[in-house]
Amino acid sequence: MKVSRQKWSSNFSEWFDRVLSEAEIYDYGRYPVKGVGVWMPYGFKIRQNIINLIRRLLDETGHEEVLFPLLVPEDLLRKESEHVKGFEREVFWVTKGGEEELELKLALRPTSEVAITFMESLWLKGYSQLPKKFYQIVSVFRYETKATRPMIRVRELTTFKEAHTVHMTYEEAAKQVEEAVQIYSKFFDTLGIPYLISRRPEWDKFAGAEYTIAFDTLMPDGRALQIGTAHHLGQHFTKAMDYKVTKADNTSDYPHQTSYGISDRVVATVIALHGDDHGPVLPPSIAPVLVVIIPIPAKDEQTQAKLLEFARQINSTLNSAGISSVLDGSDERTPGEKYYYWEMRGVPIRAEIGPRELDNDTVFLKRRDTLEGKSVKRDELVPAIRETLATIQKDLAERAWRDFKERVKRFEDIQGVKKYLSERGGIAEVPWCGSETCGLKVEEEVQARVLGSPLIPNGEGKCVICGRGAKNSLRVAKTY
Ligand SMILES: Nc1ncnc2c1ncn2[C@@H]1O[C@H](COS(=O)(=O)NC(=O)[C@@H](N)CS)[C@@H](O)[C@H]1O
Ligand SMILES: [Zn+2]
Repeated sequence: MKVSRQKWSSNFSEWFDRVLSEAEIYDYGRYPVKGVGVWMPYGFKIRQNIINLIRRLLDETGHEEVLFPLLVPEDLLRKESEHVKGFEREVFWVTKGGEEELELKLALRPTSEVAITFMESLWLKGYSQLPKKFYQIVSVFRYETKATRPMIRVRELTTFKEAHTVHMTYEEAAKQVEEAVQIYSKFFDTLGIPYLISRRPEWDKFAGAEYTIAFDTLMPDGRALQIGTAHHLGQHFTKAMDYKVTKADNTSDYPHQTSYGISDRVVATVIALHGDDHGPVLPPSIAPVLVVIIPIPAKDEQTQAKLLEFARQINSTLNSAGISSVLDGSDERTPGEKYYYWEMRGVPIRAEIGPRELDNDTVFLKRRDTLEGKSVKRDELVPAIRETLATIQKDLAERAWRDFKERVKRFEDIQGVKKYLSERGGIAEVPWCGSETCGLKVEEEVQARVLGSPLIPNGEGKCVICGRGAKNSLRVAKTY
């Protein structure tokens, strides 16, 4: 098949769908249930590396991994009224067991606050057992009625990392939310994903939370995507479930909680944000294959055999140095077709080995992100590759942050916002008096979503709606 370099269609979702299927990452839309996808082997490895990253960050900060039942009984789910109101329309219910109607409906967990708080009330009775930080990485289910999209808006969130913590005081829980923000910042920084951290507005926080801090990024189509959230839950769930802990002075009180979550969306952004018209460009921090070795065929049999032997040695040198590499020695594809095949899989470095390399005892390295190439002497290969991988990792993050920052713009008037968001997309920041009416008015005027306000208030300027002095700024964007 003639290899043609596809121009990255201006239509991001077309590019994304094509990459997921052509790179055999995720099969979406063919399994006969709406809003679910199948992780294929290569995509599963990418997802696994991302999971291991967040697992490491949580384990090294005193979180303990657990695993809770998928089914949540209706009466338990209904305990926290705001929470159940928030999820009422999104819950999948199991109503039958075999031929029998269940007298108590069971929900497929949309998230696990009530399930975990219920067991905490049996496990953690005294203040000396606190604080506790649990997390699990599971599937959760949400009957999304808005347009579903691969990984971005699915009805089965297969990569849902939810952390749940318990504390004696409000302040301690607030500190935990800050730790969660630090952990997520490190996580996204390691993936080279840029983000804006905002406190969600009162009218759009997690159902049952005191407040919500969210991480938003921008997808190539200029729409914002919420990629992580941390919630201070106060005593909402512990009061709703009458869960008290005895304190040092023998009185008892309802503990304070937090929860923070990320999902399959993280995988989507890693693939989408560093991509180009040849496909994804995976950051070395989570790429399943870091180097692909491609032999360039020689004319005569003898040189060809020597060349393959050389390639095999290079492959084992890299793998024994802990650099995951693959030798594509297959002969059903020309080198050009192999280039396309592995670029579509976002492999950070390609190592070409032809007759010239054989003669000079060198390897030709080509970067996936900049397409720059250089010859490296065989005995300097491992340090050269390590250094190139580190440079690619840094450059990917810098490029993504630069693109992101230039799309977050401040406006002093609502017309400017309207124009900006309808033309290019991006995130607009405007001065705001702090009133909900003006906040909702902004959403209505520009037909976009308020993401919230910076954690450190910025009180410059005049409210774009009522003209009063600003108390803080509001960020607005078209969102997924
Ligand atoms: N339908 C969906 N498909 C993919 N990801 C989703 C979907 N709904 C939410 N998410 C992601 O899941 C994250 C956590 O979800 S949440 O509702 O905001 N928060 C919780 O469920 C809390 N219990 C923290 S674990 C969100 O920040 C968002 O990135
Ligand atoms: Zn106002």
